Amino acid sequence: MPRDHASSISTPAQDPSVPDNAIEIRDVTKVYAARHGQGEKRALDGVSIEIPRGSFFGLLGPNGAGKSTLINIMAGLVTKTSGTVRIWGNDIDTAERAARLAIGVVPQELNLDPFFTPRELLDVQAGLYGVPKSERRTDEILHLVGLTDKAESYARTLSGGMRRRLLVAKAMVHAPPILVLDEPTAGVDIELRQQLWEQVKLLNQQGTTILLTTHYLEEAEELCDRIAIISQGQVAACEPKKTLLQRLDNKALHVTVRETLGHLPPALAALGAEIADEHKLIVRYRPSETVIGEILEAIRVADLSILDLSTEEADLEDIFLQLTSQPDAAANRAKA
Ligand SMILES: Nc1ncnc2c1ncn2[C@@H]1O[C@H](COP(=O)(O)OP(=O)(O)OP(=O)(O)O)[C@@H](O)[C@H]1O
Repeated sequence: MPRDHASSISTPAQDPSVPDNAIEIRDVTKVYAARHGQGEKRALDGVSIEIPRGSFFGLLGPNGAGKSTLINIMAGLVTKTSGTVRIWGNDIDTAERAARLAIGVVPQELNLDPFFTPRELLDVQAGLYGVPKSERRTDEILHLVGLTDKAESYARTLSGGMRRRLLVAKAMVHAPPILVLDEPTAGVDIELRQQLWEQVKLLNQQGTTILLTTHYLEEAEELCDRIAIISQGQVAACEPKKTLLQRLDNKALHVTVRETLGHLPPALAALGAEIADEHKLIVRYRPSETVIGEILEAIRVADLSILDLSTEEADLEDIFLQLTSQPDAAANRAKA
């Protein structure tokens, strides 16, 4: 099986058995049994997500939204209550082994045996997945994650960032076509985060489908081409990042003027402008309804001279807050 996956990574388009969707999640529900005096918990409630092959997919949501539950179901670590999950075309209920071989999970915790070297750790992992010695790509993987120099050092001597990269390497030994990264950069400093992302981007460019959960929205915005936002166990949005960013039809025009702004000229008030300080106006507008020329014309009519001008667009954080801060996630789903 790992052999098939390795070849499919390099030439997916030529293999008719390669699915269009790397992962298909249909109507998945997870209800945790009651424990410690607490009632049962519906962690996932009818979740359906398709992750196209080759995508760099972001799974976002506030704490407790159900992200880890979903990832653990895919990885075979948590049993779903209902619904279906197919990993690389393999149903996790009826083709469990094939499904597991198709996915590599980089866990949140830095759980590495401190007295093993990276090379030993990768060998043990390859053994667990039954990868024959002749097919092991230990050196190639160590190189890919930038740990060739540290191949023989004990894991306990590695920095936090190197350990993270070693976990990525561990998840790759059986050459899975799908790599899942669960909060991989939590607590990792910016420079090391960048290094890790360079490696993961490269893997994606080479054909590996990446599923990432992260709390860093700017990371998801920079890296992911598709994004799902889950909130209270339901999908609040699932679409290409571009579409998601366009969803907020909001822009703000910041204008600095030479004159001192005592009151708001009527033409600008009609456009919803606000005075930010005595020389600055902010006009929030919907690009689908108002063209920027109308605002500039209103400024001209008001006899104001523009010294500086900038626009601000909605980013993922705005959308995320909008979709997850409302109490009823179903209302958001209806909008999606
Ligand atoms: N074993 C369990 N038993 C009962 N409830 C659980 C269990 N595991 C998770 N939950 C609950 O299910 C909900 C979803 O948890 P989950 O860990 O999947 O969320 P998450 O989105 O991954 O959050 P975080 O970002 O904090 O990791 C939470 O309310 C959590 O308390």
